[in-house]
Amino acid sequence: MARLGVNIDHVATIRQARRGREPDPVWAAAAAELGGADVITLHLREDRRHIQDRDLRILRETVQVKLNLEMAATEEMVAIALEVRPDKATLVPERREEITTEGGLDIVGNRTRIEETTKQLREGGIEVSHFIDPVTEQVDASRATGADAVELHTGAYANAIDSESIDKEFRALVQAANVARTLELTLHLGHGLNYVNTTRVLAIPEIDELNIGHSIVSRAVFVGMTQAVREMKEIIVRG
Ligand SMILES: CC(=O)[C@@H](O)[C@H](O)COP(=O)(O)O
Ligand SMILES: NCC(=O)COP(=O)(O)O
Repeated sequence: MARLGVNIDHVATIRQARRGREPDPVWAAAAAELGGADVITLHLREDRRHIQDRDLRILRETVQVKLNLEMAATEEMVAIALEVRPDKATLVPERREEITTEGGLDIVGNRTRIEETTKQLREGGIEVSHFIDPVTEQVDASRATGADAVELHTGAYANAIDSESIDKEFRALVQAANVARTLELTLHLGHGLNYVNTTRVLAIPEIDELNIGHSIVSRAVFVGMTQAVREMKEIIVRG
């Protein structure tokens, strides 16, 4: 059964709306764990639009499950990761102007930098995942640059409107997952998954982890974080 990584970024988005102290992502992580989160995921962006350095440092001390740091492949973020030592690091692309992560990391076009970053993190005892589009060439390049895992970007599938497009994007995920499995990469999926579109994704064999954030935080606004996570876990358990 797939593990559930709960991304708490957007708890911090609400806090940053007033640049205040609440809601605290540290509280959110504990509540998510009480609901059954297997991993706590957070994205320390270069522009610090939501998660702050303080959040990461405290969460390293308080999180009882695995801690997954999403980060750009930059010297600044590598230094922070090697100091804080999350259990996992997921290399993601960043563009200041983006509203949210738009596409996967282009491993093929940035092999040297990604390989070096991946090596540095792994030598620091951190498991490395690459957040990539569900494209065979990117999966191959992730394996070739030393990744332990790939996280297939499910945004195109999640944002598809008509059934034909949804089916097309789903097939791309299935194909990329098959390549990842053949290359013995640990398989994660994430971005835009919610309480409606997750069930179909679970039909993909041997998914190790789903990373879900915005939808869980959105539901938590109404039912609380523990209950929102519990409801997503129930979906995963039902399969
Ligand atoms: C990589 C990914 O899809 C998300 O986990 C990422 O965190 C999105 O960035 P925002 O959280 O800033 O939307
Ligand atoms: N890497 C995907 C993630 O952590 C959560 O993405 P989203 O559910 O907030 O879109």
